[in-house]
Amino acid sequence: MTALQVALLGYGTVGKGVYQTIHQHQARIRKLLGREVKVAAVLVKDLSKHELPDQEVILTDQFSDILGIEHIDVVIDAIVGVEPGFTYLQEAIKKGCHVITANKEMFAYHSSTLQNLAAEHGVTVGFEATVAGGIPIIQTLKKLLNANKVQSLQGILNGTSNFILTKMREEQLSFSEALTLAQQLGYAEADPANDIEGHDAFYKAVILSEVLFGEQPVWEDTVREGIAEITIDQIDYFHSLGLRFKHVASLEKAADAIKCSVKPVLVSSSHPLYQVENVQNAINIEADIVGSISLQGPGAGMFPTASAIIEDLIHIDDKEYIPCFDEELSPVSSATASVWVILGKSAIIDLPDSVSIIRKIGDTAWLVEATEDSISAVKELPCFQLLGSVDQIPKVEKVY
Ligand SMILES: NC(=O)C1=CN([C@@H]2O[C@H](COP(=O)(O)OP(=O)(O)OC[C@H]3O[C@@H](n4cnc5c(N)ncnc54)[C@H](OP(=O)(O)O)[C@@H]3O)[C@@H](O)[C@H]2O)C=CC1
Ligand SMILES: N[C@@H](CC=O)C(=O)O
Repeated sequence: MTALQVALLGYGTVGKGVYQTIHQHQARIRKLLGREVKVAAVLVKDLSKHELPDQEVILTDQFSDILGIEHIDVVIDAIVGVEPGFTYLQEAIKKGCHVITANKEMFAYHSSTLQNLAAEHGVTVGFEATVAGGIPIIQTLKKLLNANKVQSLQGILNGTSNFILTKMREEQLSFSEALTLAQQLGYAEADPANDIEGHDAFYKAVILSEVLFGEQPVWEDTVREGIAEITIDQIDYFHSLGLRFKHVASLEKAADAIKCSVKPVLVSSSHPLYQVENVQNAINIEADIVGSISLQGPGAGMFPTASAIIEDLIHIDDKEYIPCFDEELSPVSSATASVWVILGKSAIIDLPDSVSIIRKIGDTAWLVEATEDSISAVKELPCFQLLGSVDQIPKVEKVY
């Protein structure tokens, strides 16, 4: 049988990981696919930076050279930004190529267009690598949780921000030192503002929302807060109370809309996200038949991302179940109160009636109960949602 011909767009952290994985694991891949996989061409932006290990592979900075190759089965997108990736993948699909992408920003904007176009042309779109690096969350949701309806999801979806928060707490690195290290390790986006301001985690949540609910949250209604404002003093203070900062993305099917947020929260040791450290990502799913499931693994980097792409390659022709999004889910009530930690300097903090104080947990920290709407009225004090049980947090005063 002839080899499966692949064109690779991008030869950075992810592109190199895919290239090397295809070469290093050729025997295993051939066994699974029943044919060899050959990288026929690689597209880059700046030719002068690159040299490929195999001279027969075309290295080009022109996408027209890729389209000009007589037979390409699969185009793998590991470049940056919405364009030109979106245009390139549409061209590839129209030519009859399957496509696989790691480019979550592009896919968050254009997933339906690409998937509809692919269906018209009888090819498929793989996007496992767009969410949570090496964790096989997309294929799990699409192929292994079909009878279940997922009601909500909570996860650490950005490896860089989790890495930074861990290094600041464990090694007392400054924010910028930790970010530089994440960049050196190939975790961060070309523009790291995407990671630290929560855009990257938001794009991933959008992609998950389409898989889970068949639609996206309204982008403008999403709460998106980054981690750049968190100080090492806050990290240390909450650490002394047994709490860790995590940058958490949440999705919920509410009565009238999909609720989506990406924000720093405080997590106590009883919560599954507490021990998710460094570049690890984790996703907790609440589904109606199975209950609660957690998946954890490396959320960024060369080989975890290549792993997701290669798994898509192996499964490129798999049957897909038609999801039944129209079925009623019991909606999560938007009025549910949750627990928050407020940093307040004075002995007694002045809060609106809709926010009830549970107790003081440190010399400047208070535990309160409030809905998202009520807490947003407490503008002048730093406040963070708390995930997990409050039982382990030391009691410094009687119930207020
Ligand atoms: N790094 C990671 O851990 C993960 C990254 N991703 C996603 O994968 C994609 C690639 O990320 P990563 O490998 O880290 O990025 P890099 O910056 O390391 O590499 C990007 C590559 O794309 C090429 N490129 C960029 N723009 C163009 C263009 N307009 N035309 C042709 N080639 C272009 C660059 O070429 P040149 O080298 O010549 O500049 C480079 O080879 C991104 O969309 C990212 O969001 C997804 C999951 C994890
Ligand atoms: N920059 C991203 C890379 C993977 O998606 C991250 O840090 O998670």
